[in-house]
Amino acid sequence: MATKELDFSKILFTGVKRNKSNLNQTSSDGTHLRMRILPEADGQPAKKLKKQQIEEIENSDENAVQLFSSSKPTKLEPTTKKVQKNLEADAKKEKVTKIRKLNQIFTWGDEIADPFINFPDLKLSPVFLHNLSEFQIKEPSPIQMQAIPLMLQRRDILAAAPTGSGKTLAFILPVIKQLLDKPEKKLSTIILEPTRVLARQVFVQFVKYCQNLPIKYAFYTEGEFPADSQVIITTPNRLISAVETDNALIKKMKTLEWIIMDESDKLFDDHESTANFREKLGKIFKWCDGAMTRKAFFSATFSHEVEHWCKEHLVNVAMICIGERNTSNSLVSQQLIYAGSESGKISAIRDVLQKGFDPPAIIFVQNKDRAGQLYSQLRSDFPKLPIELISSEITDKEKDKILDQVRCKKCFVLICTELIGRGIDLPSVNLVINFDLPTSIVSYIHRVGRTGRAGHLGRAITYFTETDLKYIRPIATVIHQAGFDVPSYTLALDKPTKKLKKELQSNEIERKTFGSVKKWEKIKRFKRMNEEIMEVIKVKGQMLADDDTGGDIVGRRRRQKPIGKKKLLEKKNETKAAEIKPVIKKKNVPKKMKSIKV
Ligand SMILES: Nc1ncnc2c1ncn2[C@@H]1O[C@H](COP(=O)(O)OP(=O)(O)OP(=O)(O)O)[C@@H](O)[C@H]1O
Repeated sequence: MATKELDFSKILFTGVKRNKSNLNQTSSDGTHLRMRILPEADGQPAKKLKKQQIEEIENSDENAVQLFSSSKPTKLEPTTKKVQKNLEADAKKEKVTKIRKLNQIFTWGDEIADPFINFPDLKLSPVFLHNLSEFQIKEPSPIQMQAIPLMLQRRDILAAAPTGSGKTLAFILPVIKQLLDKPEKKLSTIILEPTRVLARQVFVQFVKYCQNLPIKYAFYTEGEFPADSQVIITTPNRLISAVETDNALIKKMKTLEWIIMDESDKLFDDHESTANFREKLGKIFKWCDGAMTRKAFFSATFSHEVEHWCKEHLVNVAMICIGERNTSNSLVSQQLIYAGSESGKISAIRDVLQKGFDPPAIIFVQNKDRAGQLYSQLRSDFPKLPIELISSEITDKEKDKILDQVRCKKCFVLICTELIGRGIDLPSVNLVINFDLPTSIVSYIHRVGRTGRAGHLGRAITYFTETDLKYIRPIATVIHQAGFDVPSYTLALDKPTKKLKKELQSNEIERKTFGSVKKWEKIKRFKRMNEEIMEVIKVKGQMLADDDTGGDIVGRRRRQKPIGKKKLLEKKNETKAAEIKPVIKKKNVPKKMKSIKV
């Protein structure tokens, strides 16, 4: 038992190192990480159970989630019943093991519930089932097969599954089911997302799946806290400020059924941009310490930080890992290309766009200034191409509008920063381009995971220059481990030292600008007038809220420089609080700027 547990925890927390044999096995058919696979589908039919055996299994535990779809019980003689029961228990165990193996479901913990196979097995209400099928949710993905029964067991859970594999529904469904089965008027669940954009996205999922269901849910950003809702989706920052303004809310937090952390490793992140974030989480957990409150953590990537925290603080935690931990989505074909210099990257991107691509595509850059520069550059290179830009300085309303345009393929190219590197579900995206090298493996996995979602195929191109050589090896290794070719020398380069990695997290890689700064400044002025851009005003010692930036912190170095007495005085006069405010010049504001000529 001890060895078994050791193996599982190794898989969960250190991942399975790929060797030549298992590399081929996974890369040639990545679909098994996404779609449910049953033994029959593997070409090896499961040992057929006798009808009676099946019936016995089905009736062995009325309340448990059933592994097999319904059939009626038959009465058996007591002695035969015992023998049958053992037989069936063995058969069931064998089947569960096989299903887990085929779907790469690794679990760890005591008394892990069996995975389920069909949504009707969960005894969902017909309306709920109908809502699911209306949005093409016909069969569960592996993470849903295992996480849902565990959450229905009402226990703390730590779940890791690849990007785009349906983690959101894995935690939404049990919450909805439990509220339908046992309607409660009180606040029952809080879902925390690292950014406002993601919180809105999860809220939209509730809108979809809760049609005609008596569930009260809310997306909270500011204003009055919707404490009469059963489910609230928000960010840690917003929750804290709500509770700190109204201490009476603490009482409501004590009786929560669930506190769910999506993208949980991001919430535990301790980068400069998220300083004090864990402290804030600590605060939230202190409020949510009711005996009935269960905690769930979901993410595509997990750090040891999260693991340690969970082991220390969670009760009887069940852990799940789908596939290999911290690996990139093998449904996405991945390329690593040496572009030489910044101008080399521009030429390469022009080439990709000129040769034709299947839109929409997402291009990631390292900060908002570079996003702006690339935006103005590509707009002048391809004036007819619908190109948009999302960074922390774009207003919330505009961000939502642009994301919707990408979803319905009205926007062909989206240039963005780390702000939407995680969690954003844009199923139509076919191509991800890392114009600037991601600063970590985790960032790479999430960025690339914006394509190849829900079982679809995708493509990702990552460019690097001479400047990136000292950081490239970990990214090259991840791509190689996913089964794709990389320039062989990238795997032989020195690994970046811990110090270098840390430096990379707190300081951006210094890169040359690419000659269109002025154009971008001009566009920005128009966008500001059009209320599409807000200005980030930073007052000494205060950081932007991470839920607004998603780590898209710009010009850290620049901000650390003293800004001079005169300028400081000007800034102080401009604002009293360090807030993100839309800067709209009231004078001479044209009604709406429809197009911008550059
Ligand atoms: N069982 C299912 N069948 C078909 N599609 C599904 C199923 N479950 C989820 N999806 C769809 O898959 C897409 C990705 O789901 P989701 O956003 O939950 O992924 P995720 O695992 O949270 O990814 P990320 O790690 O990037 O946040 C969504 O468009 C969702 O509607």
